[in-house]
Amino acid sequence: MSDGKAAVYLDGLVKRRDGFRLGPLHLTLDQGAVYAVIGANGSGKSTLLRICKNLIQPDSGTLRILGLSYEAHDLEISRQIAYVPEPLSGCEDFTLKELRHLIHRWYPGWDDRMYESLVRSFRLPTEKPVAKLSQGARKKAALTLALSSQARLLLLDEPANGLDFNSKRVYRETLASYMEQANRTVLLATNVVEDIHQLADYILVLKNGRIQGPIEKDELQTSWRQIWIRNAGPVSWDDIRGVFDVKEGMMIHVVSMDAQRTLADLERAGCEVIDEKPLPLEELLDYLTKEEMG
Ligand SMILES: Nc1ncnc2c1ncn2[C@@H]1O[C@H](COP(=O)(O)OP(=O)(O)OP(=O)(O)O)[C@@H](O)[C@H]1O
Repeated sequence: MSDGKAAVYLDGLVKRRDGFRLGPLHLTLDQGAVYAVIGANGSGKSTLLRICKNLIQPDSGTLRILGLSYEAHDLEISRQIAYVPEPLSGCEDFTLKELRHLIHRWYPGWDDRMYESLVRSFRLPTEKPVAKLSQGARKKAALTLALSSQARLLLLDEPANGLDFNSKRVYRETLASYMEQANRTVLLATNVVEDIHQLADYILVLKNGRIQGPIEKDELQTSWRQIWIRNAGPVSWDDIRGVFDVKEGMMIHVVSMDAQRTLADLERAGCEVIDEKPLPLEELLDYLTKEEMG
């Protein structure tokens, strides 16, 4: 597998934490897209982001960020990455103004206009120590610093958590405009449907320590459909391709991961299709993070 200049490249990466094993992961994230990492609590989303930021080291495998390895290019990578985890822990004694002063020289593309604009839009106090800010304000301060850095790779861990409605809108609009510039990449760990709906180009599913994807979000919404059928006799579900879930009642409700194939097979099996529709994104994401049938 070649990494070229992938934003993130993982090959055979494994990390064990107590009883949990993440990997082996094989993953190439091209530059220029937003990747949403979804998965149940404890599925390893934060662990994956922390590995990408070199805060924890994998037990084995290869990791490259923008074509570079941490072993040889630690500083260079750090100037290209911004990471928003738990908001500003370790920075409690500093004000936002002081943090800006410490950070802005670090990033070659630092954008002061964006910093000023976000401080205004988020109504952030710049002269109060972080310790005295509310949780939401800390999150907004961390996002302000990350987005103003104009880093080429943003690692955002549950960025919308704790933000009020207005701040969520500001953060999503700013992230969308950040993505308008060439070769920007975002790896976004989230379980917020609206974030995925508005921001994600691709979805990565973490399940049982393994990763599925990247799956194009639009393609996913086309291929996954719910179908209602009436049938003349018993259906052998093993012969129907793409079926993810079946609920039998007055009508049979089928959730398909591959609607085209499922519909063709249902027709061949003599089933009458009453209706078919896309799945609401929230339901689709719920199915994606669940175990499959059989
Ligand atoms: N510091 C740690 N030491 C040991 N194990 C850890 C540590 N942090 C997390 N883990 C374990 O690693 C696994 C993955 O946790 P992680 O926080 O990456 O999941 P997550 O998908 O981000 O979860 P959530 O949605 O709840 O934030 C879990 O089994 C967790 O208990």
